[in-house]
Amino acid sequence: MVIGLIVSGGKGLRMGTEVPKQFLPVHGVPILVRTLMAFDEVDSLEALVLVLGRDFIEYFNGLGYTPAKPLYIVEAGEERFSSVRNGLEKAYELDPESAVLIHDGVRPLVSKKIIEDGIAYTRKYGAAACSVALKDTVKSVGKDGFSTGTLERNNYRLIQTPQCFFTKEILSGHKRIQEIDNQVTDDTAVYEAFYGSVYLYEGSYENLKVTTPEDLLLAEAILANREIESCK
Ligand SMILES: Nc1ccn([C@@H]2O[C@H](COP(=O)(O)OP(=O)(O)OP(=O)(O)O)[C@@H](O)[C@H]2O)c(=O)n1
Ligand SMILES: C[C@](O)(CO)[C@H](O)COP(=O)(O)O
Repeated sequence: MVIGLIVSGGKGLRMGTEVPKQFLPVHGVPILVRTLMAFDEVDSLEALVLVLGRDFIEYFNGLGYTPAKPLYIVEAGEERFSSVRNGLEKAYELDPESAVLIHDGVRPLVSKKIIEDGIAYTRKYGAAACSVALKDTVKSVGKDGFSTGTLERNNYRLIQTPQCFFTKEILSGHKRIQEIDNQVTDDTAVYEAFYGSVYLYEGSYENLKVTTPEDLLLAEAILANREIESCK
């Protein structure tokens, strides 16, 4: 079984809106609904696990969106890390042999190809995450704000989601990593700590994470452009 795990239990503090950003409309449809619709379109995914803050489960149900695939709602934790862990427990309960695609609920522009590639590369390499090349120069910086050097940017990638694994491995990693490191910002770091490298395949600059207000403007523009292109 292949399961999509959508984490959407954050508070959206950097966006600063009253309603958490995952529920804001982008081009007329709530961000989280767009994300779920993208996953619902992928035939080889058999179930969706959605992680939501306890206070927003009813709110989500009130949106009136029901995917065609079975959807299991799980309560969020305080941090993204614990929300993922709660979702992984559910995925393992559904099928201990499953593969899981962990995705931010606030990356609504993810394409079908990116999701399908994640599944294919996980089957081939055991773990995969989509990524993009850096466009700007990258510098290290000291506490005083002065630069301390320039990094070779071709040696780096920006990591997006989905990040894809076999559920039992990444769940076991999650259980063990808290003992050694609670600074992890994503699940590839959990995998690397115990199992080795993750295959980094091509994502897309359009697969942006809606984090701050200008990301919303960009997402609006991309969707408006997609609409124009589809009418041509
Ligand atoms: N306790 C948390 C925190 C985050 N997330 C999810 O993880 C994804 C990426 O997190 P981020 O963009 O940091 O979202 P927020 O935590 O909501 O934002 P902020 O840090 O600005 O408060 C989002 O889909 C968010 O809903 C989650 O499921 N549970
Ligand atoms: C998982 C992630 O989206 C990969 O780029 C990112 O690390 C999430 O970071 P955040 O600080 O929780 O938004």
